[in-house]
Amino acid sequence: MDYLSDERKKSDFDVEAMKVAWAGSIQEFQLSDRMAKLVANDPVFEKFTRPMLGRKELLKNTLRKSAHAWKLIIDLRLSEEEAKWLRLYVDEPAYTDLHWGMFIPAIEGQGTEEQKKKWLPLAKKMQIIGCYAQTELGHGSNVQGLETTATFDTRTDEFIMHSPTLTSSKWWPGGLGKLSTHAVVYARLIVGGQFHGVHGFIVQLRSLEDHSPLPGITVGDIGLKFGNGAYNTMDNGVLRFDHVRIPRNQMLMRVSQVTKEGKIMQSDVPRQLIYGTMVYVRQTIVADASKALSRAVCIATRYSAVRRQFGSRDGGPETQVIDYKTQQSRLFPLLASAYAFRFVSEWLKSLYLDVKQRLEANEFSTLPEAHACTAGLKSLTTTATADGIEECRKLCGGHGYLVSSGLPELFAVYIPACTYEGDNVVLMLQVARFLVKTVSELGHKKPVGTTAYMGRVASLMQKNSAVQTAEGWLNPGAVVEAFESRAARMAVRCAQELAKFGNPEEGFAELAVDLVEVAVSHCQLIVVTKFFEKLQQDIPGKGVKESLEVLCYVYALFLLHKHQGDFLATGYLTPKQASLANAQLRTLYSKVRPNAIALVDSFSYTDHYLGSILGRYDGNVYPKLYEAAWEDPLNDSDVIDGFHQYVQPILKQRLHSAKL
Ligand SMILES: CCCCCCCCCCCCCCCCCCCC(=O)SCCNC(=O)CCNC(=O)[C@H](O)C(C)(C)COP(=O)(O)OP(=O)(O)OC[C@H]1O[C@@H](n2cnc3c(N)ncnc32)[C@H](O)[C@@H]1OP(=O)(O)O
Ligand SMILES: Cc1cc2nc3c(=O)[nH]c(=O)nc-3n(C[C@H](O)[C@H](O)[C@H](O)COP(=O)(O)OP(=O)(O)OC[C@H]3O[C@@H](n4cnc5c(N)ncnc54)[C@H](O)[C@@H]3O)c2cc1C
Repeated sequence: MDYLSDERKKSDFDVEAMKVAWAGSIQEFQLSDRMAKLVANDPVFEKFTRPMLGRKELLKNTLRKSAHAWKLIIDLRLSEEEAKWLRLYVDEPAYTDLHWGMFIPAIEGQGTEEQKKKWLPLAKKMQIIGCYAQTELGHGSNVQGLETTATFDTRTDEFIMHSPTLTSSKWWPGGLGKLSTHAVVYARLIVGGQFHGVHGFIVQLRSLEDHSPLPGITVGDIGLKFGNGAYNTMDNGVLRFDHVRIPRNQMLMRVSQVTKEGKIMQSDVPRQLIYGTMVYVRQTIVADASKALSRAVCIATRYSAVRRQFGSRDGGPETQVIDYKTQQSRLFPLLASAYAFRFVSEWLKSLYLDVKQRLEANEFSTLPEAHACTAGLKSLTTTATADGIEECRKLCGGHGYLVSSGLPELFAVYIPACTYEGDNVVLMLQVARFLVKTVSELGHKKPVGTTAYMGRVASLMQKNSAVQTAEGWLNPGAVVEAFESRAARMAVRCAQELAKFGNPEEGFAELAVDLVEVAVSHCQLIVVTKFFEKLQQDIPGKGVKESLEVLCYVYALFLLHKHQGDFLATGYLTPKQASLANAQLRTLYSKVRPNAIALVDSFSYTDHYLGSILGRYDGNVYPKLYEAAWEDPLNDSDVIDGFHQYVQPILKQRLHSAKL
């Protein structure tokens, strides 16, 4: 029985076509769909018992799933794209993520041709397992502050890897704790007693025979992390070197080379390329944000249509909680954000692929913008997603707190995304630096790409919003101009404040809070713009484009409402115009309402991937919640272990004293 069938009948767009729009193309949809079903129908990938497992069982279970996934990849000859979808739907962080997601890309991006030829075939056949060992106990954000040393010894043509202090211990790398045989280790290069910056080195950590740590290496897991199950399927590790020697050719030498004689040769490649793997991963994290948020929103939307509270008339049914305006005002902006993040990630991927191609041809001019966009959008989307998952939990009331809702585990596994691959505030400060530089160069350099609007700063500073009615906000030009003006005015105002400081670094530190707000406003502008640009494309299917248009306005006007202080303070909007935007937002929520279930069905998630009783496709929530409670191990017996030992004596004592 489909308890949501009436809801599904209300929608006015073609869901199958929306699934394609969400996936990006029919090919991508079919590929994703095939992998989702493959995983959902395979008992090895069962995940409901995960939160009940102890750490050792949990990790072993992950190893079993990873081995099974690898077997499927080989046996079914899956392409790299198919393998990525498979990994997504298996839905369990594993050491293989860092091997494929960071170790291999680090060698691809920073290795010489010779190094790639030697290491990539071994890694791609998984004959070695690698991780990305950058962060230390004492430093994560400040990469230049890393303390591990790689000292060149001209006599033996080797580097000596060493951990000189406790705080230099590598700390956090995923896959390092128990599984990696190798790592790309980031360390201070020392040649002839001089420090030459931080570089990557391929270091073997464990024996390929018996997996024991090699001499001079101390390695282990850093311990249990937030939440049951969740990220504890990953062996984040600690690593120390005691004068471990590696051959000279294991330094990744695309950026700088060290010769046999101990000379440092700089290539034309900028030093920042050493950070290139992070640019790649940040881009993938933006795509993952839309997946995590859409998953939470799918659960909260379906449950909000099933759940009823208050409002019964003459004994009739109570009101579905999705019909409360307050519920809509919390849920629908998240639904719109999931779509917005999906489309901005699509754009970011194309920007990244373009930069990658240029880098391969030694053309580096677009790297700063790629860095600013990946850093800023990673920060913006992961913050909104982490907050959004928690909001979805609250939108599901008490039942959202049950593990069987799927939301606690999703939250626990997701929140480190705000920290890993760059703390979100630190990353926004990078965007701010980029914007301040752009503003300072306006007189002699035409801004391009996502900062092109800064080239129109004079007019953006003068012109105020012309919107006169609520309908007036349904105009891409009016909305984009509002976001451009806000970002440009905030940037210019900050630049003026910065100019008052004699020392720019001192000014940057003092104004950091305002600078982060500027960076956020710039990143929101990118997301809004890319959503409107997506709508310019041919999007087939009855009502699909129209529904996306509604979501685009919901996303933009929700932000405008939330940050109306900025829009008003910069003088671009009047209070009346801000309140017209809010009135329009209410109308838009009414347009989303009949399509809400169809819009989350369009994510095409299987019940296996959602992992949620509240989010079941058929809406059969209460019987399944009731059934699941009886499956809890506590309900194996009526009288629990420990009762006779610890509780009964107390009860007896009370009975005894009652008699007295
Ligand atoms: C068969 C197939 C199977 C397929 C399976 C597929 C599986 C794939 C799975 C993929 C999923 C991957 C899952 C990942 C899970 C997450 C794991 C998390 C891993 C980590 O966390 S790794 C560690 C990350 N660490 C950080 O992010 C540290 C943050 N800090 C920094 O980035 C920098 O240090 C900082 C803060 C940016 C720099 O500070 P500062 O010291 O001021 O800077 P510098 O002096 O060093 O440089 C300034 C200069 O450089 C520019 N810059 C900075 N960063 C970059 C960059 N990344 N790119 C380009 N340029 C950069 C900066 O703008 C400055 O430029 P100027 O022109 O102003 O000088
Ligand atoms: C689950 C998980 C997996 C990880 N996997 C890996 C991995 O595989 N490989 C790896 O190398 N690392 C990994 N990391 C480490 C991760 O990259 C770092 O934790 C991250 O970069 C943040 O650095 P930090 O811990 O030094 O934070 P800190 O920089 O110490 O942050 C602490 C606080 O200080 C603030 N702060 C720091 N600097 C500034 C500044 N300049 N201005 C203003 N505020 C500032 C931050 O905003 C934050 O509030 C992982 C971390 C986690 C949680």
